[in-house]
Amino acid sequence: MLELRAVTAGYDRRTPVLRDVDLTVADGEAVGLLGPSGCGKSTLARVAALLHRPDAGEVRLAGTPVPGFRHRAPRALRTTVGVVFQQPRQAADPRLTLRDLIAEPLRATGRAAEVADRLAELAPTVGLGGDLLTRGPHEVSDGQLQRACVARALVLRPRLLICDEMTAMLDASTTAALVGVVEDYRAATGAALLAVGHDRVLLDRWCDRVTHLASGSSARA
Ligand SMILES: Nc1ncnc2c1ncn2[C@@H]1O[C@H](COP(=O)(O)OP(=O)(O)OP(=O)(O)O)[C@@H](O)[C@H]1O
Repeated sequence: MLELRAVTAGYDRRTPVLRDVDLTVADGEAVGLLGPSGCGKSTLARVAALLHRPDAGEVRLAGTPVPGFRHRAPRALRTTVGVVFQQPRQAADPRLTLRDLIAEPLRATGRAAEVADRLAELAPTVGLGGDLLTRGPHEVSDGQLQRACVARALVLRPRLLICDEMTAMLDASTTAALVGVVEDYRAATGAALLAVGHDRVLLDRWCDRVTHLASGSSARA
């Protein structure tokens, strides 16, 4: 489903964060990614989500070599991946209601006709009831906003879900609820998962295997 081969990436070509990293996530597989703070886990997640262009190496998604990143990534590949970040407030456009935040990927891909049905399905799945969908990000808690971000990541039914420390800011009950949402989605669709985190116990429970990204060095996973 996802293959990174000899990927070098960072923010300054002279001192890359990732050097010559290989990572494979098979179809339907759940892979956990652990590593010390600052070693580049989020950078790797952003490369895998086609949001950060590596300086060298190859990324293949669903068997296709990725020809470009960010706005240069082909739509068909972009819609294959759903991503949830650690900080929902940084990820969410503060001008949108939660409803529009979740629906935006459908509208952006010409599928606005599906918005009502998908929202009716996803809102209860992630536990967003009452008037929460009509509120803006500043009118809900971090946990409620992260629930909306998970619904947004699932709205296009991705074949690969990337969760970058999705539960780091959440309490135990919201963590359990959102991990359950992802597990149910994978059970129903066979989607693959790349879960980045610090919590070995959670990743061991959640994933088929857990791999380490070493600080400042190459990784093979
Ligand atoms: N936008 C950016 N511009 C410049 N440097 C960055 C940027 N984002 C991250 N970095 C740097 O790249 C390195 C790796 O950061 P990254 O967030 O990928 O690590 P991480 O393993 O996910 O860390 P953590 O576990 O603390 O979230 C760090 O030294 C960080 O300071």
